[in-house]
Amino acid sequence: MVKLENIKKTFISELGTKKEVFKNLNFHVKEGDFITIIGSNGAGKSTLLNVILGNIISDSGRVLVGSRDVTYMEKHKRNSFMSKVYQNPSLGTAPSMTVYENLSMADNKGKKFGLSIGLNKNRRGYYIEALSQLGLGIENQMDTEVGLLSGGQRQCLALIMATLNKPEVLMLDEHTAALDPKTSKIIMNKTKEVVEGNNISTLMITHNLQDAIDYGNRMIMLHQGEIIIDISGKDKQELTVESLLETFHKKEAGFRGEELFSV
Ligand SMILES: Nc1ncnc2c1ncn2[C@@H]1O[C@H](COP(=O)(O)OP(=O)(O)OP(=O)(O)O)[C@@H](O)[C@H]1O
Repeated sequence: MVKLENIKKTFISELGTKKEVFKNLNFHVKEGDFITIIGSNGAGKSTLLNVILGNIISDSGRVLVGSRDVTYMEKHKRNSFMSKVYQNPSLGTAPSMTVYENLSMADNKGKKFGLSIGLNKNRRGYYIEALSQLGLGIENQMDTEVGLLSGGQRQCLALIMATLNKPEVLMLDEHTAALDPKTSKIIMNKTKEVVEGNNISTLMITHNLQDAIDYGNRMIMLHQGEIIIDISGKDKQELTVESLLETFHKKEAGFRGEELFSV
């Protein structure tokens, strides 16, 4: 479904300093995989997602999604089959537009007529139904500007918008990190329901090891641009935070994993 082949990426700062993030990364996401991604700061997690999304072009290597070679595909074309939800609730939604307008815009993504809010009057009931399942009261604020919603409500909306048209690939970059534990749980449960219910191939970055274990069918750990743990199925289900850290210690002797993660 998604294949990264021999990806190399080095960033060069304005001062000329080089940072090699990927030497030769190979990674295969199967259709319907829900993969949680963990790793210390600077391991390359966001860069991995951005290479797939086309926000960052690799120096060499190929990115395939289904039968398409998307390595140099324009972003707007990729956007018709890929979606992302960011950590910051202000990204991914338009603050000066209403909830209804935002949902209409997301619904029309990739369609030729672009932003045509009026065309989605028949979908208003569907949006209200989708929002009411969250139990956050957003369905009663359909005509409220999104900038006036709480961070949690906004993040829920961003998730609904990102999955409204059932993308082939969904990217979640610490999308619950800025939320309180209760709202985070609501969003995680909704994420699981939408992703598994629609068989959407999903990559979710998290610093919460328990979430990384609890959600998804597969988990990878990135370290200095390399996948050092790739675990799925029963082996993943049997993981505990302690056993995960222990495995990490074995892989990276002398590396004090506990200090790098919040649980
Ligand atoms: N545009 C850029 N220019 C220069 N260096 C960059 C750029 N983007 C990322 N880097 C560097 O590449 C490395 C990997 O960054 P990346 O954001 O992918 O890490 P990460 O695993 O997502 O980290 P975090 O958990 O802190 O978000 C870091 O050292 C980062 O400073």
